[in-house]
Amino acid sequence: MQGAHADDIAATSGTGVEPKKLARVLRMLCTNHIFREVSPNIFANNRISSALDTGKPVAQIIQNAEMKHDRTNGLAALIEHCADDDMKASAYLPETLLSPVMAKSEEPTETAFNKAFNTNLPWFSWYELPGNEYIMSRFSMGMKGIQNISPGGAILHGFDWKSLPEGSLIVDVGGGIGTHTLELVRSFGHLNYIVQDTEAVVSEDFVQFWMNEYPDAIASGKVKLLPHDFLKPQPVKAPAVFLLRLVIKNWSDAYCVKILGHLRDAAGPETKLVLADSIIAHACPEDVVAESIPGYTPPARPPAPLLPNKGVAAILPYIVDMHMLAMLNGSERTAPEWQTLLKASGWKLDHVSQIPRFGSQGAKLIAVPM
Ligand SMILES: C[S@@+](CC[C@H](N)C(=O)[O-])C[C@H]1O[C@@H](n2cnc3c(N)ncnc32)[C@H](O)[C@@H]1O
Repeated sequence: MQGAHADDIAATSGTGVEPKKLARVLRMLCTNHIFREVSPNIFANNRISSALDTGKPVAQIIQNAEMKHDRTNGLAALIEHCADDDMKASAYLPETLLSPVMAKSEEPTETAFNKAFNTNLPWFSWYELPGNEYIMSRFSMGMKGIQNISPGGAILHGFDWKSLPEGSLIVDVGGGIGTHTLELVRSFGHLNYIVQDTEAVVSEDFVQFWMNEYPDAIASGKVKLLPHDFLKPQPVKAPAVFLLRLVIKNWSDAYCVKILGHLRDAAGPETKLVLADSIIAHACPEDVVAESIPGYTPPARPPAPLLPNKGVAAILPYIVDMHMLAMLNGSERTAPEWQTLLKASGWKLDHVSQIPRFGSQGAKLIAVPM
């Protein structure tokens, strides 16, 4: 690979970046094996830097910057989102954690994000402000990027969907546009589904997604789309399953008790609560916990001096935990923390299912009404 001189990269980028400063940034990245400096001030892509590539010609991106991540695999969007919104917010964590006003807050409006972006709005509402269209669509594409780098099919395993009787109702609470319900309905067509999310999400795009992917599911009534704010009482009563995937981690304990409490109020005696979410381990041995939660197995302990939770080899949920803290006052949770939270919401943690090949994305917590 020939590479290009920093002067030329700067000139064609259309950004106005000063070439010598750009070369220094690229050199720092090269020093981390992201790009290669093939000869002085001449830089080339390598396998790692290629993840930053949208696959679009530079001229196209300059001409239509708003659409930079449209129809990509979402990986560049994810990296850009993390390096931008996330890192800016994270820089304000010390001031937030030590602030007399915010230190003990559980509100999604009193976070490092709120300090960094000088707003009183929760993170997702702030995205909806005029002028934030690019970063909002970048975030959505970034979520697609996460899906693309995660092993597929995790939602199908860890709960016995197959054995539910014909016509049983699954409610995907905070289900986004329903990508995981789509996976479920394709594999378990004997069940009925409702996908719930906010009015903003359950929009025309949402309907279009289903019309593109599986029009019969909507036409036959097998899948219904229902706007619903899960901080309000749940309108669907006594379904077979309330499913929440990657929802609870967005919220502080006080809000989770409210969300899960509404589901408990709407549950029937046979309703199961299925939480598809991460379970983080302590950085020390956890033998006592393992005995008290059916199905929970702490990570297989690697030999010392490696850490019992596998350290950086299993770092992703710990990074997400910091992200949740900075952006939303949300939290990843350990197995005992899950147990306590469910109990406080009127649910009993029945068992945990972990499937190692899906990593931190593969855990499910199955709870029943107390
Ligand atoms: C991290 S996403 C998870 C989406 C989906 N379950 C998945 O796994 O792809 C959290 C979802 O919660 C939804 N949400 C946030 N606040 C909500 C509320 N008050 N009522 C209903 N949905 C809400 C968001 O719109 C978003 O789709």
